Order: sequence, then C-alpha cells, then structure tokens
Amino acid sequence: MIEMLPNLKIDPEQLPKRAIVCGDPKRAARIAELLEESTLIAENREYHSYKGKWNGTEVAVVSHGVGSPGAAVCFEELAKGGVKTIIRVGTAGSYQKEVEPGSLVISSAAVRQDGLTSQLVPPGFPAVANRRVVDALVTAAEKQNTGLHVAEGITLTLDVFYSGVVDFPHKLYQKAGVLAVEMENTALFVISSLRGMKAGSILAIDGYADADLLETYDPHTDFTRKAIEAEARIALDAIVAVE
Ligand SMILES: O=P(O)(O)O[C@H]1O[C@H](CO)[C@@H](O)[C@H]1O
Ligand SMILES: O=c1cc[nH]c(=O)[nH]1
Repeated sequence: MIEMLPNLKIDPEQLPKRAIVCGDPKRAARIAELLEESTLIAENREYHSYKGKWNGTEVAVVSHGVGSPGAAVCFEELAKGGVKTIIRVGTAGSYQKEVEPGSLVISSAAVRQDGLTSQLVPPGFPAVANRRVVDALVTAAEKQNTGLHVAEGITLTLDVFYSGVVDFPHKLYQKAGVLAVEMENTALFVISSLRGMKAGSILAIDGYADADLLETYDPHTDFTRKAIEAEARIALDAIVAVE
C-alpha cells in the first residue's frame, strides 16, 4: 500500500494510470474542464491535480510548475503513484523560422541543457520520448486536422528563461535543426526512462526564442491560446490510444 504522495498530496488510489502534465495550474484546470466527470483531487504548491474521463478512459491532469527541478518532483511522484503513460502539454519558443508562432511541435527527443538530469544520469544518457507515444501524438494530430502546422523533432531544454551575461549558443542548436526550446522535457524523458513510464510532449509555439528572431515574449496571445486548446485535445486522444 503506497502512502499519500508527499508533494502532490495525491492519494495513489485516486490516481489514473495516464497523466497529462503542464506547467501552468490554470492550464491544468482548463484541460480538466474538457474531461467528463472532472474533479479536483489535490492542490499543493504549484501542483494542481484533476482526474476525469476522456472517451471513457480515466486520465489525470497535473500541473508541474516552471523548470526541471520542481517538475521532476511531480514526475517522480506520478511514477511512484503508478502512472504508466505521461504526456506534457507545454509551450515553447521556436528556433526555426518555419516553426511559426501558433504552430505545434511534437518532441521526439530533447537536448539536455538543464542541470537536473546531470544529477540523475551520466552525460551521454539520452532524453528521448517513447516511440509509441510520439506515434500516437502524430496520429491524433493528423486525425484532428486542426489546420495548425505540426512539426516533429528534437527540442532543447534549458534552465534559464531570461539570460544573464553568459552567451548561450542558440545559433549552434538552430543550425543543428533543433525545433524549439522549453524548460522541462529532459526531466520528463529521463525520469520516465528510469522509472518505466512512457512519455511524450507536445508544445504550443508562443514566439521565437532565438536571439536574432526574438520578439517581445507574450504567452497570452489568441494564437497561443488556440494552439494550447488544440494540443490538449491531441494529447488526450493520444494518451487514451497508447496501451
Ligand atoms: O507552458 P509551460 O508548460 O509552463 O512550458 C514553458 O513555459 C514556461 C516558461 O514560460 C516553462 O515552464 C516552459 O517550459
Ligand atoms: O521556455 C520557453 C517557453 C515558452 N517560450 C519560450 O520562449 N521559452
């Protein structure tokens, strides 16, 4: 018998085997509203947790806050509570001109430019999404035919959002074809590999993140809201499709 998860404050008996995760607690509430029989099951710190049903299958929706260390606590406790499939419904900044604001990115793997995972695994350990989850996200996106551009490929995870005096080599990763940058995918992919969860991530592009393409950061635009709504429905379809 597993006890109450200490940071999420969820009773594992209440936790479905499938979880949608996202940074923003308010986004978790909005995603939960899409579910049938939606209920709030716990609220502690940045971790707000709901459960309900999507097409008759139980799904949890849990917010993990900003940044890998806090998110890692969430992912570890979800694994401990018995979650087997986990999909992040996030936002990201684009590195590539053709990955325009308002489009979606399905992450197949993430470059480990965070500090958290290097305290978990050696440097060469890959941060990779589960192939079945990636396929399920691609299939769900095609079926929903939202009209939004959907790209699949490598993303990058950073700890910093606002830069300091150190020059981050954005250009290098842009040249290497990295699609977008965000702050939690590496923690999700590495922890899921270690704990036997199948993980994936879909990201709504809210602007350009590369220094040369940088526009004023505003995650509250209509195009981002629309992309988040679309990715939430895609992720829900995908998570119930994965065995
Ligand atoms: O919108 P979420 O899911 O929080 O994701 C992105 O947005 C936050 C930064 O604004 C970071 O958490 C980053 O990964
Ligand atoms: O980490 C993030 C998230 C959204 N947009 C960005 O530019 N960076």
